[in-house]
Amino acid sequence: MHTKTIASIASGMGGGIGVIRISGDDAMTIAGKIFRKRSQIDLSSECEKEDVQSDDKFFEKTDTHTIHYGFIVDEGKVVDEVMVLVMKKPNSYTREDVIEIDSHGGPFIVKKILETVLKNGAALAEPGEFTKRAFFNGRIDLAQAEAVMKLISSENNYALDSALSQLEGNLSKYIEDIRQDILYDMGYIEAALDDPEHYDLGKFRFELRDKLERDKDKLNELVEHFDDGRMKSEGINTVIVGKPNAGKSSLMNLLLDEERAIVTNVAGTTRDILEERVKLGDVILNLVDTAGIHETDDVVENIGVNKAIEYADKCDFIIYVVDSSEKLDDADFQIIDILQQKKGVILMNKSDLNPVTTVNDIQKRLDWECITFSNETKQGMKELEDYVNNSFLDGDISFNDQVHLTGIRHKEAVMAAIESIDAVLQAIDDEMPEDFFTIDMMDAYKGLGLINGETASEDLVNKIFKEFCMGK
Ligand SMILES: Nc1nc2c(c(=O)[nH]1)N(C=O)[C@@H](CNc1ccc(C(=O)N[C@@H](CCC(=O)O)C(=O)O)cc1)CN2
Ligand SMILES: Nc1nc2c(ncn2[C@@H]2O[C@H](COP(=O)(O)OP(=O)(O)OP(=O)(O)O)[C@@H](O)[C@H]2O)c(=O)[nH]1
Ligand SMILES: [Mg+2]
Repeated sequence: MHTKTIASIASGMGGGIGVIRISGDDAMTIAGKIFRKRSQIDLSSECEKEDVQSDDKFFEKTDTHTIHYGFIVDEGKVVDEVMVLVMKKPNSYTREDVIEIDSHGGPFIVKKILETVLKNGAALAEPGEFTKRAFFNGRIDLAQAEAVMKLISSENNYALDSALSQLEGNLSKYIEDIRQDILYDMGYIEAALDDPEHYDLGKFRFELRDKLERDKDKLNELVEHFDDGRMKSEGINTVIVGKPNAGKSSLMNLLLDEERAIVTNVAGTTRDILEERVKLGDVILNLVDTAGIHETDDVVENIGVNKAIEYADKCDFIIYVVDSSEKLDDADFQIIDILQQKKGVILMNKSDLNPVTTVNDIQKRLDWECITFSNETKQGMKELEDYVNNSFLDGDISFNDQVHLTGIRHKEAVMAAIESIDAVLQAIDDEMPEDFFTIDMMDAYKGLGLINGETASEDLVNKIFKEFCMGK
C-alpha cells in the first residue's frame, strides 16, 4: 500500500537552524524535486541555472543516513541554503522513508520551505502524526509514544528521567510480563478443561492464587508511587493560606519574582484564587494564592474564603503564612483546625518587624515545620526551598530498577486490572470452578493491554495522539 507522505516543521520556531521533516513513500521524490546542488545554482541571480533539470531520483539513489549540502528551489528560485538528511525505511523515526531539511532557522524561511514541500505533493502532518506512524509501524508501543510527549514537556530532572525510562520500554516490559503470566495461566485452565486426562487442575488454584497475589503486589506498587511521581514531574499542587494581610500574595509575588498578585495593606485584598507555576530548586509548585480565611459577612469575600478552604482540602501541600508581628487570633485558630491532617509548612512571616507570635506558640497547636520568614528581607527563602526539595525529592529514585506510571490513563488501567484480579482471588476463595476465573483474568489481561496499546481502540489511540505537538 502506498502511504500518504506527510510533512511538518519539526523544530521550535526561531533558533539558528530549522528542521522540516517529510515521511512517507514519496519523501525521496518530493525532496529530489526541490533540491539542487551548488553547481546547479547561479549565485548571482539566486536562481537555478538555465539548463538544470530536477533529479527526482537523486535521493532514491543515495545511501541511507547520508547528508547532502545544497539549495531548496521553488519554481527555479532559491528559497534557502540547506542540509538534507536521508533516512530510508525501515531505519527511520517512522520506519518510513524520511527526509529532513535543515534550513536557516527564521520562521519565515522555515514556513516557506514547508510550503514548497507541500506544493510538491506532501500533506501537512497532523500533530503527533510522525510518532503515530512509528507506533502503527511497530517501532514503539503506546506507552513509549506517550513517553515522547512527556519527554518534550518535562521541566525537571525527575520528569526527564521517568520519561526516558518509559521511552526505553521499562513500563511496557513490566506490564507485559504480568500480562504474559496471566495469559499463560488462562491457557492452562482452558487446556485442562478441554483435556482433563493430560492436565491436572488439582492444586492449580493454589498456585494461581500465589501468582496472582504477586502480580497484584506489583501493580499496587505502581499505584502507590503514582501520586509521588505525578507531584515530582508535573508539580506539587500547593496552596498558600493564612488570615487576611498575613502576606500570602506578597509571597506569591516573591516566589514568582514578579508583581503578579495585588498586594495592599487592606485586609481582604485577594478575593479570587490565583494560580501560577513556579520552580523552587528542582521542585515545581503549582501555586495557588487564596483569600485570607476568617469570619466575614461580605458576600464576595466569603465566596473567596470558601474557595480557599476547598483548595486547601484537596491540595498536595500547604504553605501557611502567619503574621508573626501580630498575636494569633480566631482566624488563625480556624485555619489551624482546617490544617490538622494536612501536609505543609508554616512561614512565620514579617520577621523584619517585632515578633509577637513565636514558633512555640504555633507549633503547640500545629505540628509542622516552622520557618522564620520575611517577604521584605527574603529571610527564610533558602530554608523554604530546602524544605520543599527535601520533602519531595528525598531518596533519589533509581530509574533502572523502578518503574513509574506517568499518566492518569495508566493508573486507571492498572486499578481496573487490580479489581479484576481481586475478583479471581475471590472466586478462588469461594471455591468456584476454574472456568469462572478466566473471565476476570481476561479482563485484567485486556485492561493492561491498554497501556502499551495492544488492546487500545482506534478512538483511544487517536485521542492520545491529538495531544501531541505539531511536527512530532
Ligand atoms: N534529526 C533528528 N533528530 C532527532 C530525532 C529525529 O527524528 N530527527 N528524534 C525524533 O524524535 C529524536 C531521536 N529519536 C530517534 C529514534 C529513532 C530513530 C530511528 O531512525 N530509528 C530506526 C533506525 C535506527 C538505526 O538506524 O539504527 C529504528 O529504530 O528502526 C531516529 C531518531 C531526537 N533527535
Ligand atoms: N514588613 C513586612 N510587611 C509585609 C511582609 N509581607 C507582606 N507585608 C505587607 O503586608 C500587607 C499585606 O500583604 P498581602 O501580601 O497583600 O497579604 P495577603 O495575605 O495576601 O492579604 P489578603 O489578600 O488580604 O488576604 C502589605 O502591606 C504587605 O506589604 C513582610 O514580610 N514584612
Ligand atoms: Mg492576598
